[in-house]
Amino acid sequence: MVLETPKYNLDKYPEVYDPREDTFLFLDALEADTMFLLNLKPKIAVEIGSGSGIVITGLAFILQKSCLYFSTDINYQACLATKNSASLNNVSVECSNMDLLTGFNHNMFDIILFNPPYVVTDSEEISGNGLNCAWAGGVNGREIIDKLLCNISELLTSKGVCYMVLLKENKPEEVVNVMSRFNFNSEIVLQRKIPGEHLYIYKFFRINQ
Ligand SMILES: C[S@@+](CC[C@H](N)C(=O)[O-])C[C@H]1O[C@@H](n2cnc3c(N)ncnc32)[C@H](O)[C@@H]1O
Repeated sequence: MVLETPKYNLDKYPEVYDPREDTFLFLDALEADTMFLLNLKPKIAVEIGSGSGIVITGLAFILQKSCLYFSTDINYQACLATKNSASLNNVSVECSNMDLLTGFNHNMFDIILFNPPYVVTDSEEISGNGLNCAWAGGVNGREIIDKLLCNISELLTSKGVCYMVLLKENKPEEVVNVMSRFNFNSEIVLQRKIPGEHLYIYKFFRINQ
């Protein structure tokens, strides 16, 4: 299927991450993986750090009403922007203002999407809950990513998969190793070089699935 870019409007949400190459690569990866996503028959999907909300909305374009859609963001304005995008595109997304997925039950999600703050920065730059949270990733750009990795297995259902944006500087091969310790296989769904960044969309799925 051809995945249309969902409508969005951030005029009222100046502190929210404006979709850019990483966001559009993520949408392209979901489009490329449409058959896999449909065959998975997911019941509950979530996007962590939904920002404008166009990625979870794009997933809803693919899976339609067969699935429930949640999102979280540490930035309250992003939660409002996500609700607004969902409404502009006539889809339903429940958005919660929280850190990662800390408020959710175990083994709940068939799909987790995450375009994390991945830029290599000093650890001190990860502070507050405004626009800097959208990009500041601390050491190796991995501080927020690493907080999630050890919980992915507990959050996903037995058939669950996680899609994640990673940058070359994030040392994706180390992330792949960590996930293999939790019995996950990894696949690069798409990658793209843009000026100054080599971006990947990784998919993590359980080895026995
Ligand atoms: C790179 S932006 C991606 C935004 C959007 N998903 C996209 O693809 O355009 C990262 C998003 O993660 C959010 N974020 C950062 N740290 C977070 C955390 N600990 N928990 C939840 N959301 C977080 C930011 O506020 C921001 O909206």
